[in-house]
Amino acid sequence: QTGKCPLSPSTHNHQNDCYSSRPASAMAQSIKYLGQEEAQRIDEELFSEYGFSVDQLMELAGLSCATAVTRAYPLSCLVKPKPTVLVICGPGNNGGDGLVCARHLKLFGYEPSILYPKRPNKPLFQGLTTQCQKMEIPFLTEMPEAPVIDEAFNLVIDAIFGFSFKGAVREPFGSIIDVLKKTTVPIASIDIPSGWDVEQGSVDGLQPDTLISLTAPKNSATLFKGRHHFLGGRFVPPALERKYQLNLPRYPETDCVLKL
Ligand SMILES: NC(=O)C1=CN([C@@H]2O[C@H](COP(=O)(O)OP(=O)(O)OC[C@H]3O[C@@H](n4cnc5c(N)ncnc54)[C@H](OP(=O)(O)O)[C@@H]3O)[C@@H](O)[C@H]2O)[C@@H](O)CC1
Ligand SMILES: [K+]
Repeated sequence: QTGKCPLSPSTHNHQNDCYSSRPASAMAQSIKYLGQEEAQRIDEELFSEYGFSVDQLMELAGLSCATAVTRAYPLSCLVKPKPTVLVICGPGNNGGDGLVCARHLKLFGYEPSILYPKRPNKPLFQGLTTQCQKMEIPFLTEMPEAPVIDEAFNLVIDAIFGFSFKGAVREPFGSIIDVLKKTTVPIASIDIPSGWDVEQGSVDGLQPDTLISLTAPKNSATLFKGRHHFLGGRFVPPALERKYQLNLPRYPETDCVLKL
């Protein structure tokens, strides 16, 4: 990349990172971490009581994720000749967030490629897929091996599973996550590191560099050891925030993400 990286090399310790951290407000310390059922209840209430559609919230969630990626891995700091990003999408709404994220990343100047091995037969996901195809984002037909990923991509977006994940990982996602564990490029996980129990995490699971918690972090986020934890999904109505005592930190100005 030709642009100037905002931080000098001596001030950061990772080849692909130059995020200048912005302290979150003091309120962030008391932000609530959610259990699986509570996360699902809030999600459900946003649709049933507050009248949102999935498409609306997914668009905002995916935009938050793409924005967080630009903060943690700015174009000017990428080490590969092309600003390539591998986006791996799962079969539920977390995968939908990944498709939206990929589309926005393309608009932001990145070169995403998508792996989307299990596609739900629903108009929402078909539309999101068409949008990405029309934006000339390539869809890979199979998961590359770890050395190929390390060679070809600057980072991986993990949009495989979110807060509805349960039990042991079923194929083809078990093999995909195993490959991801062997890669050395940074991984940015959307909402939850895929394969982690939503509440308990996973001792031998993925160790992403970035976690983008949507609405509010889930309990397993307390075990996140990467460098960047963002909050995104700035769509929670104040009454809902009060009801669930989320204690969300204030987003700066018009930002759609906040570094926790
Ligand atoms: N309010 C918010 O914050 C908003 C949240 N949003 C996003 O939605 C996400 C939650 O989405 P979600 O409920 O669709 O579920 P998600 O986690 O993507 O996965 C379900 C899929 O995974 C599958 N599956 C499950 N376990 C499995 C296993 N062991 N091994 C293999 N497969 C397994 C399961 O398959 P099934 O068991 O049903 O056959 C199903 O197909 C949330 O994290 C956030 O990213 C935004 O889009 C909008 C606003
Ligand atoms: K994920």
